[in-house]
Amino acid sequence: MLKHLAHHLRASLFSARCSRAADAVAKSAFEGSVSFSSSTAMAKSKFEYVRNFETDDTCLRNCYIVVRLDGRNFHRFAEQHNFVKPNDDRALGLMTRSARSVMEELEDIVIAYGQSDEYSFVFKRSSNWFKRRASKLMTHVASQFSSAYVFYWKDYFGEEQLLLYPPGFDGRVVLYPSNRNLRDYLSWRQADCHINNLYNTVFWNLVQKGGLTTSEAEEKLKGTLAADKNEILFSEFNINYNNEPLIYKKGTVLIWDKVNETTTKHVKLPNEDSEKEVTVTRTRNIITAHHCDFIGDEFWEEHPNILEDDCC
Ligand SMILES: Nc1nc2c(ncn2[C@@H]2O[C@H](COP(=O)(O)OP(=O)(O)OP(=O)(O)O)[C@@H](O)[C@H]2O)c(=O)[nH]1
Ligand SMILES: [Mg+2]
Ligand SMILES: [Mg+2]
Repeated sequence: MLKHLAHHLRASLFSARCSRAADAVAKSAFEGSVSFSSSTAMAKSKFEYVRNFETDDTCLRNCYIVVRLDGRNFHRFAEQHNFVKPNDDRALGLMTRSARSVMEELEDIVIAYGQSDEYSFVFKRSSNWFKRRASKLMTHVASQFSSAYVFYWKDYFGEEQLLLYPPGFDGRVVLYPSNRNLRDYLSWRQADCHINNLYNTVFWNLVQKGGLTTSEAEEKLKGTLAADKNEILFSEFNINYNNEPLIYKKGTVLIWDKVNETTTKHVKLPNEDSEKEVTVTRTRNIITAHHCDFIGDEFWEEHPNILEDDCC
């Protein structure tokens, strides 16, 4: 007992000495700053100079800022969480729910596009959000998306499929200076969705229905063109690829749409006892999901407000 008390006393004395020493260091650091600061920078500490080590990552003006996220090692994540092959509606739904959360919480995203384990977010070219600092934009998108993915997991996977470990998403920022470049970027991602989906659809039909091993299916598909894959699907499995769900073939586009909302209100008029019913129409911005082609012009002609003029 006595030994324990002595130990405790020694520890308290030691911590008191340490905290006095820390105070002294802080005091001298602050005083040090006073000796070389100008009168306007009196409050700055001598450590302030470390700010100068930060690099400028401001995104070039007039460019669209694209942040693309991609799931980290989702091949494994999909296996461990029993995703349906090749397309799991729950997983696709959860990705899009998380992307909606990003658009709702962050400013200036005009369009988002998602497929598989990735989502691209396009900030309007005139955006000045976070002074266009790439790291701020990218990390806000990535962290909002990741936390939403975990937060909404149960809404899509229910209680029976538990989230076994925290998923992560990498992010990158790419700038596109013209509408053509931005459209080509999005077309590239949509073409990627189509190519992968056609391959995966044939591959998993060969394995699950055709009884091939994964390496046999891989071998069979080596060097085949899109027409060959369509033919295998049709002749061997009676599947017309054209009739496959659009969400798998085209991915998901999120955009802002204006909708008119009409509500009925009861108002009491001055100098009158009775209430009157009035209809109030308000315009609201909502996020809508589309599973359509946007490689052609039609989508862009139908939604002329997404892109801003090139001449700026
Ligand atoms: N079964 C199934 N798997 C999916 C689905 N969506 C995505 N995946 C898996 O996620 C992978 C995504 O591919 P990548 O992003 O290229 O690869 P990754 O394994 O995530 O690796 P890194 O991105 O490099 O970390 C696919 O290859 C699939 O294995 C789905 O709906 N169903
Ligand atoms: Mg990935
Ligand atoms: Mg991917």
